[in-house]
Amino acid sequence: MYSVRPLIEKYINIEPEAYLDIVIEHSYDGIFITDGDANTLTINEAYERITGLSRSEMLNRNMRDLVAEGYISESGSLKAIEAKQTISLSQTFRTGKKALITSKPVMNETGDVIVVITNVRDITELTEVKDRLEMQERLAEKYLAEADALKKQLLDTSDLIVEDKKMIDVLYTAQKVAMTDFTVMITGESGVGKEVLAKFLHNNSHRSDGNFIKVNCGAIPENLIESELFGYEGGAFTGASTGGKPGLFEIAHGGTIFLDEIGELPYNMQVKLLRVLQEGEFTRVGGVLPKKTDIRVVAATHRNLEQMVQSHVFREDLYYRLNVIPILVPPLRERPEDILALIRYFLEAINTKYHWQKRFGRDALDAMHDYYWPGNIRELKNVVERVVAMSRDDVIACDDLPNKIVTANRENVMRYLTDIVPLEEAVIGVEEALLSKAFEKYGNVRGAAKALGIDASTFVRKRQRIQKYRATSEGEKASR
Ligand SMILES: Nc1ncnc2c1ncn2[C@@H]1O[C@H](COP(=O)(O)OP(=O)(O)OP(=O)(O)O)[C@@H](O)[C@H]1O
Repeated sequence: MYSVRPLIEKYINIEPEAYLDIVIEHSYDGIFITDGDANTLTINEAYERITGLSRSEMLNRNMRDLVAEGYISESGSLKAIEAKQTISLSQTFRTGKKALITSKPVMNETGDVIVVITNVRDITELTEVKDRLEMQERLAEKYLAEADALKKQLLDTSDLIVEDKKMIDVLYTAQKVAMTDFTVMITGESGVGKEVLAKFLHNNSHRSDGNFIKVNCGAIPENLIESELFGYEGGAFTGASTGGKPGLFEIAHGGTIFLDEIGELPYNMQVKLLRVLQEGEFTRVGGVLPKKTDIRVVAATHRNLEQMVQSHVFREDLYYRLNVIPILVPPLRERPEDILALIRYFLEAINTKYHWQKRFGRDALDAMHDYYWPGNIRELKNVVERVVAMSRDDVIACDDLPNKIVTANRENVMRYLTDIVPLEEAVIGVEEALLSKAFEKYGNVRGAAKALGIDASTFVRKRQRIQKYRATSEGEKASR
């Protein structure tokens, strides 16, 4: 047998027996040793900590008695002695801790068990993590099933086309809050479907029999906005009708009011809107008595309201009042599954209307799928309608598509090689093209990253960097 004695004598100035005690006593796992007849010989500190059983209770006792007296439910040592082989079992102790017990018998030359060494490993934390993981998996399964059911229901009952997981998530949230009266703030680029989502909220609410009133806050002239929203009393101003007129908040009573482009609401009107939200009442222009209104408010904007709050063009109190349930509708380019489904949907609608049988060829479909769609669904719908109407053949080819769609990706990458463009833009552009090509081909980050010779976290980091870069340069363009 291997002996540690020479090394102990060489390196440590203690007796080998003391060395053994130190090792046993300070082992992180519990150690428990019996003789061949299951009489307890040694217990370390970790064993006491894990099991809650003290040396005074356990030492110099026989395991059979300890089991009979209920100190422990079963004994690994006894089993190991009986089977003459290593036994593993899991046990929960009075401390509430769960442990993995491994009892190993040590035999002499004649095959008799002389001692049994038992290791006791605390697996409470491990078990908890495993339980948590299992619970998360069960939740994920439940969520997927609900999302599927939701999708089915949606496809059956509305004109909303939703295939992409990102958008299913959005609808899932929307459906959950639809039945409440919480104010919802929908954000997202222009043409992504914010209004469609607001209607979805209304149609799925208990207010669906009431009115859905859309107000485009950016389209009403500033001097008319108050009377449009809150109405006016007869003779309130020159030209006002004598009987007065109800405003949109009055008409929306019992229903939903959709405040589109809320970021365009003039500052002085913001405080009046805040009053409606806080107190559920408003006063007509020229009126004295406040009127109560029971409405659900859904607001939308493509602008960065937080930034507007910081630069004091949008009231902070109103922002928080509106932003109770924020829902971000992702741009079309981040919902690749939706692109194809929407193309099919818009195409089908025209084919049905005109009894045509047109369809997109593979290359044309690829080009549409790869395009950046800055105008989102509105632009996509427009392009499909135009292209289908204009194409001479039943199969729509790349030649039938607007030039910008066919050449956008290729031209951009070529431009980086032929023109002098800022290096950062060129690097981002080429990386973007490669990342999206690889992702499309492999359908997941891991596969795409592997094909590009980078690891998955680098892939994700690069993609985030590209998105940030695009968002910043879009923002700069918009503010120019
Ligand atoms: N999921 C969808 N399925 C089918 N059509 C959709 C979907 N989302 C949007 N659309 C259509 O796309 C067009 C633009 O949608 P919508 O007006 O809701 O966008 P928006 O984000 O409110 O735009 P804006 O910011 O300009 O107000 C509409 O014609 C709408 O019907």
